[in-house]
Amino acid sequence: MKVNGVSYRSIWRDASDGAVRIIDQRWLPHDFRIAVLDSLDDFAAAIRDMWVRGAPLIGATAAYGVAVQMARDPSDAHLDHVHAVLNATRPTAINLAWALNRCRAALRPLHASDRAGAAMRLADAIADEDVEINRRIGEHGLGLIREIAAAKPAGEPVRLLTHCNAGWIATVDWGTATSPMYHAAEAGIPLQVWVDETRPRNQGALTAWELGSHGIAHSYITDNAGGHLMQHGLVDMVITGTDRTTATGDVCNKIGTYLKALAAHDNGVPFYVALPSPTIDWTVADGLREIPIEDRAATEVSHVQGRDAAGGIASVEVTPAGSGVANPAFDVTPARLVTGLITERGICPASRAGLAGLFPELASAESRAS
Ligand SMILES: CSC[C@H]1O[C@H](OP(=O)(O)O)[C@H](O)[C@@H]1O
Repeated sequence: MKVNGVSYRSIWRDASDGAVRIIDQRWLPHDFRIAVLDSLDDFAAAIRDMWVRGAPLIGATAAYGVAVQMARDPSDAHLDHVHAVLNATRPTAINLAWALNRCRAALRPLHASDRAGAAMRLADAIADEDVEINRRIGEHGLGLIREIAAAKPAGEPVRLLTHCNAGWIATVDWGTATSPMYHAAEAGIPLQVWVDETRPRNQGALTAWELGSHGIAHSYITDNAGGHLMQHGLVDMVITGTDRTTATGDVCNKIGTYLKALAAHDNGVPFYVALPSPTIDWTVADGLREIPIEDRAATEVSHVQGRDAAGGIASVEVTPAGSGVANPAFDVTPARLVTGLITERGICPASRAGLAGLFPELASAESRAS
C-alpha cells in the first residue's frame, strides 16, 4: 500500500543491497522510518519489541530472520538455535511458530550448502503468499460490504468498526481486516470506519494513519465508545483481525476484542473476523484455556507515547506512582459470538465444520498428526 504516494510492503528484501528492510512501527503514526534487520538480535528485538507487529508480519519477519542466518551458518545446530530464539519472542500469534516450523521442515532435509538460497526463496514465498491471501480476504469481505451498501439509501456510507491494527502494516500488504475496506473503497462504496484506539499501545492510531493515507473516512474513538455507537445503530458491521484462531473457531485477538463482540451480539451487529489460514491453530480446541496470552510490560499501560507540542515523540506517565499495573495483551472471543470468518477461500461459520469445510487438507493433516 502507499505512504506519501509511494508503494511499500511492511517488510522487503532490497534489490539494491539484498538487505531485509522493515517499516519501523515504533515511531508511527508520527514518523515514517525504515530499519535494516541483520543480526539474529535485530530480528528477535524487532518481533519482541514490536518494531514489526501483527500476526502475519511476525511470521514473515521470522522467515527472513531464518534466511539471513542460514547465509551466516547453515548448520543443523544453528537452524535449531535460530528457531528457538525467534520462537520465544512473542507467544500468542501462531503465525510465528507456523513460519518457523515451515522453514525448519523445508531446510532440515537439505544439504547445508543449499540452505541459504532455499531459505531466502522460502521467506520471499511466505511474504508473497501473505499478500495474496490478504488480497483474497479483501475480495470476500467486499461481498459483505456490498450487501450492506445495497440495503442503504444511495450514497449513505457503510459504517464499520475495527479494533487494533489488522491493517497492511500488520501483514506484508493489504491487511486482513482492512483489506475489505480497501477493496470497498476501490469499488466506490462510501465507508465510515470507527477505529478503536486500542490501549495500551494505541494500534488504532496506526489504522487511522493507514486509512487516512488511502482517503478512507474514519473516526478515532476511545475503546469504550463502541458499545454506545452500536446501541445507537451507528455500526453496520465489526471486522477485526486475529492472532490465533482455534480449530473450533474461537478467536484470540487484541485485548478488548471480546468486549466488542459482546456488544455486537447484544445489539445484533454482525461481528466478522478476517482470518488468513496460517493463523488457524489446528491443534487447539478451547481458545480460552489453551492459548497463551502475552503478558506485556507495565510501562505500556502506565505510559503513553505521542507527539509533543514541539513536534518530538515523547512518552508521558499516566498512572500515579505506586499503582500496580496489569497488561494482558490479548483475549479470546468464543466462537458463538463470531458471525463468520473471512478467509482467503471464502466466508465460513466459526466452527470446526466451517473451517474444515474450507480447509479440508489442513484439518485432516492435523487429525492425522494427533
Ligand atoms: C492482522 S494482525 C492480527 C493482530 O495482530 C495484532 O497484534 P499486535 O499489535 O499485538 O501484534 C492485533 O491483535 C491484530 O488484530
